[in-house]
Amino acid sequence: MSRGSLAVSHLTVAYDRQAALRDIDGCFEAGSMTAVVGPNGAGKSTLIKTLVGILKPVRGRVVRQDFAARDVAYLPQAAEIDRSFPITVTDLVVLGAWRHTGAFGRVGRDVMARTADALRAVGLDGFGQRAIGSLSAGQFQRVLFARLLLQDAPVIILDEPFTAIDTRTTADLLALVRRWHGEERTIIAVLHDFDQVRAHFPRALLLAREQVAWGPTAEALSPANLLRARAMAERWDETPDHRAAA
Ligand SMILES: Nc1ncnc2c1ncn2[C@@H]1O[C@H](COP(=O)(O)OP(=O)(O)OP(=O)(O)O)[C@@H](O)[C@H]1O
Repeated sequence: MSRGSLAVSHLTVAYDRQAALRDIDGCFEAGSMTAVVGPNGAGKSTLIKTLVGILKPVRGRVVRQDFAARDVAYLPQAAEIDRSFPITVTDLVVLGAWRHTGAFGRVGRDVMARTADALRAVGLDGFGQRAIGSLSAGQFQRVLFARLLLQDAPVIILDEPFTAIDTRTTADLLALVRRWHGEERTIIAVLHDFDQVRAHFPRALLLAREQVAWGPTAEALSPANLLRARAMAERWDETPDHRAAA
């Protein structure tokens, strides 16, 4: 596959003219697998939302190479997803196929078969008719990964996919992410667990409102870089509105 690089050029993103992220510059190469890490409030979700087009930069830009906006599969943070919507597991997973079926297209036998395969792949065989509101947090995350499988996108962007998820589910879903990497999809994931990042993610982008480091994980997450990121975060904590004017 190996298509779908995302170049980020001198990107500055602000809320109410306060910069949350300043001058980020680099490239998520096609087929690369990158963890986005940094202290709380470092701008990780802000970057992700800008990459997927939810936020517009005040300076700089994101350049998609060899793929369209609809070729991106995006998993938001769990807290941003409304689970009270009364639909079944199957209905939610089928939505992943909208690129192929169209928003109001008929769901054919092929999509139903792929949905069943996807549910099996995430360990939820037999859950198709359950209401999404009745699932545990881990089961719901498995459903969202099944939907990503249906999306079959060259670029996959995950915001804290394993936060508040049990160890077993994390291991299963991480195996899927590694499989996608093996299929040369471009993977970008916000993560908090440094051991997990070091073990599984070849590249890392360390943020602290600015770009502290971006490169091979061992170098990007060197003790010196982590200290620098922490020191930058401590400076924000000392002042109530620490964000600089954009
Ligand atoms: N909708 C918003 N309006 C105003 N400020 C915001 C908004 N969303 C985020 N911010 C601010 O932008 C900064 C970066 O937030 P962001 O959520 O991107 O950080 P993060 O690194 O993802 O944090 P965490 O690890 O806690 O999820 C923070 O100061 C945050 O308070």
